[in-house]
Amino acid sequence: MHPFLDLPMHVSAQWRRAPYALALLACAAPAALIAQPGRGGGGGAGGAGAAAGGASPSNALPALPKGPRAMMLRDWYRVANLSNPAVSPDGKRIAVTVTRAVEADNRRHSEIWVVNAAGGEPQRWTSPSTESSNPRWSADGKYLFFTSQRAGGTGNTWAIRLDQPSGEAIQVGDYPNGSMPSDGSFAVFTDAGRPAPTAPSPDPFGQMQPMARPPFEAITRPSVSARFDGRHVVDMSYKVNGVGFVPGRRVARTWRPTQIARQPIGDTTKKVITSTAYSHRGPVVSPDGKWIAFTADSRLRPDSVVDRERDSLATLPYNKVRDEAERNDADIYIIDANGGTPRKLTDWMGAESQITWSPDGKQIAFIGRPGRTKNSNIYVVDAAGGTPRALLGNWQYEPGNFDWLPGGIQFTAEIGGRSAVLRADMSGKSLPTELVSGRRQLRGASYDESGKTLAYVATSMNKPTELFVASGDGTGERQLTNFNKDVNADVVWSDAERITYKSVGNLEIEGWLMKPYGYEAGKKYPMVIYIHGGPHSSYGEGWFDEFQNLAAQGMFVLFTNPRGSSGYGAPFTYSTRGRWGMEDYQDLMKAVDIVSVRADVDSTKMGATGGSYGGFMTTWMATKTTRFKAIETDRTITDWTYWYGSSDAQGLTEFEFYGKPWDNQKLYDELSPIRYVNKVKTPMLIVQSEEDHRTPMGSAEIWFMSLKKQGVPVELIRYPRSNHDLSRTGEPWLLVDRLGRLRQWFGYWLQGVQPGAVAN
Ligand SMILES: CSCC[C@H](NC(C)=O)C(=O)N[C@@H](C)C(=O)N[C@@H](CO)C(=O)O
Repeated sequence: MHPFLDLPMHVSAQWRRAPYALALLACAAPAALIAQPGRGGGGGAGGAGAAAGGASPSNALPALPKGPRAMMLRDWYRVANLSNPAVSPDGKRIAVTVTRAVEADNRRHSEIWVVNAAGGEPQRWTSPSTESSNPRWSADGKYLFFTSQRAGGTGNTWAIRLDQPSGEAIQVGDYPNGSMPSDGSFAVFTDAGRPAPTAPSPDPFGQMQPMARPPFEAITRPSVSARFDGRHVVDMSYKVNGVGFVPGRRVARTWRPTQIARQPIGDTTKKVITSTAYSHRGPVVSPDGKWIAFTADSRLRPDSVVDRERDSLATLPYNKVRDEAERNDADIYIIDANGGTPRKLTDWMGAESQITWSPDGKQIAFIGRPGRTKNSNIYVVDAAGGTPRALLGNWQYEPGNFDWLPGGIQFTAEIGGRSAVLRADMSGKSLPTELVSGRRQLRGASYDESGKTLAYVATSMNKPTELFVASGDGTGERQLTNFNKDVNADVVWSDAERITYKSVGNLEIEGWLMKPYGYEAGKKYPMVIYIHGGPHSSYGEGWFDEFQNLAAQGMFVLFTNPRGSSGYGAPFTYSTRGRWGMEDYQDLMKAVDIVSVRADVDSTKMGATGGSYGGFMTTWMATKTTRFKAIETDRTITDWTYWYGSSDAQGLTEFEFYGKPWDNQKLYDELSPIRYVNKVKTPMLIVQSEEDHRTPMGSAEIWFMSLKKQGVPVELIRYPRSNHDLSRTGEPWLLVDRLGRLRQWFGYWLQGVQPGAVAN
């Protein structure tokens, strides 16, 4: 998992950026309406046109013209995003989260909708007056659980009762969330244990705001506590992108290793079955309910020992032998489902996740990554122990989530810029077979209990997300929803042509060229290249607001996955270590070379844009070439030493640049665009969020000042109340404003559109 974003590292840049895909802006609306199927106004007909909460975009601004026409900025508010599909155990119904923007309120809104797998109108199951997401059915079919912060409960798990007339959503104490045996009689889960009792002591700083209080072992104190409202920092992790500033510890460090707990279904009594100094992770119970498999430290050392070792290693200078050696931090263990001494399943070098029992309970499968820069694979091992065998052989790609169905193992995977549902060859002798594929991206494959019904959310270049259903083997696919019907009818979304080309070292690179809206053969159009961040993420075959935005402005949009991108196997992903801005830059420029000689591309009117690592790359490009007539750099990085000291993503450059700045200062300097800023001639728009703790403001500020002092046209847009994810989860009005700035900047420099003349 991504250490900061709670997302797999390989998640594509587009899905990270899709307007509603990640965190939701909290909506504080009271839970006034009873959540019942089909109730709550709006909706119907696939929900198209259902403005959440009764608000309408027309409250604030004139109505949008009917289409077919190019995307206008305010069309962004009309696009629904579907996520987290869940098939009911009997395969009859599918629940899905539907998220929309509420333009008038400058917020997003999420609801659970349910549709019959056989087809028909989707129905809204949760209240439009409160936020609900992430539906999951109970194994016995009695409840539909979902996540909600609604008032009047504890925790954020709520349920709709299905086996008797339902009313408002309720909280259920006797149906714990966890791994269950086949008979569904109990659930196992991790328990964080109780905090150690602390003796109440008078706190002289109790009245201060948390960040201002002196942390544990701080040497300095406020002279008058009522007069200091700053931030007192002692610990390294004092700020986190998307969270903000984090107060330091006020007491000595303690450890609460996670234990395994079990609870009968229909009972509220929880029994903690372990009591160890080490943590148990991801416990899963065997189908017969007799055993629990989990991961833990490979030597079952106390958490305190593991943490102290990691912390002291982190203070040491880079050492090739130590830091490049393969590690075995965790292993899989099996324990009696009533507790006892765990048995190590296998001494397997690397990291294990997604432990899954075979339906007959005789084997265990897991995703294993043998080393940080090695491909992950699906491994199977006898529950009695032995050597795990890989199912995917030397397959180039890496598995995402998998399910062990009655018929075998099926999984999702990124295959370059597209994604697919595949079946593994259980003998491991043949490569996996694609069951659901095509030029598109699929998310959230969900099966019924029998494995005969499969649902997923899919999108392609010119089609926003909708819900699909198929047989378990991928045949007989049907689209079940049409939430985007109205916006799709008005807006002509642009499609993109897929290209592949050979770059440095004969490496094949995948890319796409999106046509401008209103394209006419025989004419020439400007072109803008988009560069994704990470660098270990990717662009792909899905609808993306940013590309549509510039294509609607009448430009070609070029986007590629240079080496360093995810989705092409770990060797491709990590081939840029220590070489950022070298071959990856050439991969990007090669695509520009290829496209710029097309008769329909105006090679004198080309631009570039990108965010984060893509922001670094755009400033790097500005120091290397004058081919681009305008550049936009977003949440940028211009100085790696500054970035290292100011970002919450500690560890990225320590790994990628082989150590800390003082271990490898030459590399940090040589790869920093600021060292060459005197070469920049290209007009640049800089977009930066004021609360971005991933790529903080300093990089943008020094770039702005340096260009200003050299007379290079530059504008800096600073967005308030925004973090690193403004372009994907930011406040809707600010997010759309940013899209407008991109249109205007490239419109002015590439199309000669005068300030203020770009349509909204
Ligand atoms: C071990 S820290 C990982 C850092 C992280 N990488 C990824 C794959 O997200 C990251 O935040 N890198 C930024 C410099 C970056 O380029 N972020 C991208 C991708 O999230 C962005 O578009 O913001």
